[in-house]
Amino acid sequence: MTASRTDLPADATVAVRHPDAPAPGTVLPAHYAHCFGCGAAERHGLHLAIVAGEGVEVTATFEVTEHHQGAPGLAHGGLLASALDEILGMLGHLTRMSCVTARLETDFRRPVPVGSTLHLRSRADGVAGRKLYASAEGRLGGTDGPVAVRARALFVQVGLEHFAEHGRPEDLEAVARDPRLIGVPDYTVNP
Ligand SMILES: CCCCCCCCCCCCCCCC(=O)SCCNC(=O)CCNC(=O)[C@H](O)C(C)(C)COP(=O)(O)OP(=O)(O)OC[C@H]1O[C@@H](n2cnc3c(N)ncnc32)[C@H](O)[C@@H]1OP(=O)(O)O
Repeated sequence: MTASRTDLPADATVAVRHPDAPAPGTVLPAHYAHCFGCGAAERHGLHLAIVAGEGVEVTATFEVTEHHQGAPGLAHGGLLASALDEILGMLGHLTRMSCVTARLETDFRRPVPVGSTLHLRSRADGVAGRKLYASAEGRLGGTDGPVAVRARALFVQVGLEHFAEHGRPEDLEAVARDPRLIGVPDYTVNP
């Protein structure tokens, strides 16, 4: 079988939880108030409340509503991938790496009906230089329920300049006026 671009490379090391990472059980702050995945200020967002687990692992629950449909009464696959992307990206809170998604591979195993609760979990699988390898799953109805969606991802660590260079100026200016819009510590500057 051909190796996937999200397979752990031979030189990968175990991802380490930062000593200042929030304690297990802590609801992690949104990394950006207008983030579609976790931001409270984003009216149309998923509003995921993501909780730090043990090691480098986080969890969340996602209530699937009529606003998330792709087919009648069923969740849209791209939206489910967004929820997985978000919970994977939040692992950076625990490693203190500010990472962006470079690759996201998603398997859709079961349809997800409107009205269901997806129990999301992600974990870091390893680190190689700037690359963080991680995986996630969403289970229907409970933490032991059947797997409906699963993902493997590669995140790449970036500096603040990534956001400063590429972000829309008016949104960057809003952050400069109100730094509380960003909910992550300054770990890209002071790792
Ligand atoms: C002022 C405001 C502050 C705000 C503070 C907020 C902080 C907290 C933000 C958290 C946010 C999370 C939110 C949820 C997660 C998103 O949704 S993030 C948004 C979606 N993702 C993106 O927009 C990323 C777009 N892509 C890029 O910008 C660039 O391609 C990347 C990913 C930064 C990589 O570019 P690069 O830095 O030039 O690095 P590059 O040398 O190309 O690649 C580095 C390594 O990764 C490998 N690689 C890169 N892409 C791939 C790929 N697709 N497949 C396989 N390998 C790859 C390369 O082969 C290379 O490997 P090595 O040679 O080191 O072995």
